[in-house]
Amino acid sequence: MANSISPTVKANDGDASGNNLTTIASVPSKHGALSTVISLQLRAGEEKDDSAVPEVIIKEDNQTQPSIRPHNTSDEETHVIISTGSGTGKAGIFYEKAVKPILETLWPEGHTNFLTHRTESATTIQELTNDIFFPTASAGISLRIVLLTGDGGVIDLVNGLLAQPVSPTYRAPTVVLLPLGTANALYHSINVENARQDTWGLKALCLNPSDEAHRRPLPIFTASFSPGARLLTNEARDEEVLPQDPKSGRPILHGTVVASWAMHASLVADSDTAEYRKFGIDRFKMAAKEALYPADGSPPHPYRASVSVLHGSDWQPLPEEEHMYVLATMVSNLEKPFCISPKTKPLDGSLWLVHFGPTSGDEAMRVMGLAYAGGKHVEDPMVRYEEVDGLRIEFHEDEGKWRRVCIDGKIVRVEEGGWVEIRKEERRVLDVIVE
Ligand SMILES: Nc1ncnc2c1ncn2[C@@H]1O[C@H](COP(=O)(O)OP(=O)(O)OP(=O)(O)O)[C@@H](O)[C@H]1O
Repeated sequence: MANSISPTVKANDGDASGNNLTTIASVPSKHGALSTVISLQLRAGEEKDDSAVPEVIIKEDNQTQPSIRPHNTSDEETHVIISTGSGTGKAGIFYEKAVKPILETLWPEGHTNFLTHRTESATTIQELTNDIFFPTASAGISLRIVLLTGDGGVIDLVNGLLAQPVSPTYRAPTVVLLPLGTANALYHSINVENARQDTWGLKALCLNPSDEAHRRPLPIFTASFSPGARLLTNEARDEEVLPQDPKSGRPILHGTVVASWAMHASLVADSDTAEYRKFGIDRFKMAAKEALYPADGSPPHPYRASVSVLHGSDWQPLPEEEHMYVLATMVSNLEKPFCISPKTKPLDGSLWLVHFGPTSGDEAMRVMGLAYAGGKHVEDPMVRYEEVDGLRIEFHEDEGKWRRVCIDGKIVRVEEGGWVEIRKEERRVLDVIVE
């Protein structure tokens, strides 16, 4: 009930110097003017630079009617998570320069009760979820979590919330996604239709989380593995046991973005090092080149497995026993310009398979390059693109590096002769605030 009127947005006003100005909200002024207007400004020339953080401009205004009327206190218990290890490490600055002034303007008194957490390790979000978020949501308390992370923050939250049996009083927390990771697939896929006026999720921050019109359930899938599967951590130097499904006892991991094996999983795994991370989003392309053009001049590896897809309750085997690209996704865009599944609509809960068999490095580059042209790869005769209800891979590889599976950026190595099965998850654990 905090905000009673939907915001009106004057997008991309621009000013005399060519700077790009987007108004995201206006609230009743506390200083005698008609309203206080919150805008984002990108300097001229920075619109196409995804790493350029917009400046938040807060101004008194006598011409603009308030678009929202926040209560003095927020009705939700609000937590802000600043993931210091995400992307190129901008979450802290983004919080200070953009998020904090907006929260102070919207809730001049209430914001002092908001709890801010800075990640100190790769397990901080899991610990917060176990210790605070799950018990609070289970008690039926409204919870808003503002995430300054990449996709990894969401997967940690989802896995933590699904780790324990849900109580009848469970109330799905709402999450505000602020894209501070590298690829930010979920954020870009949710906002694919308003990409021209990118607000870094700050418009969603101003919306009322208890207004059903602005919250959507987050679609989730579950990956179940054969017993020897292990999560690779610390640049694959360590391995960890996965959480277990309480019913089947199988290792499981939940995701919201992508489950993949073969070329996609290998390049995500190979590029997840501190050295590669310095290159931001380019790390994926760099690792792809290394995988597709091995130094000894040999062709790219043909990945061996039996792959089946689920339609309704029928598993249908694919005819090929060798593969290059095997990927199931619940989002349209794996990066802002990389449209992996053009038929996926934001948060529609569909799961799509993208598949092709062994080919040369040049052909693989050509086909995946078409994904940067609005998803045209799915029209290529080489590519199998179909909606599925599940995906199962039974691995026939001797070497562990060819048995690496990617679940939303996390890497799981399956044992020799092992398997992975992906299915849509029905439970509603988290809602996303959408603009
Ligand atoms: N202080 C920290 N020390 C160690 N690890 C951290 C710390 N803060 C965050 N991490 C870890 O860094 C990773 C960041 O993942 P996240 O997905 O948020 O960003 P990203 O990988 O850059 O973006 P994307 O997944 O969108 O490409 C997570 O695994 C998280 O647990």
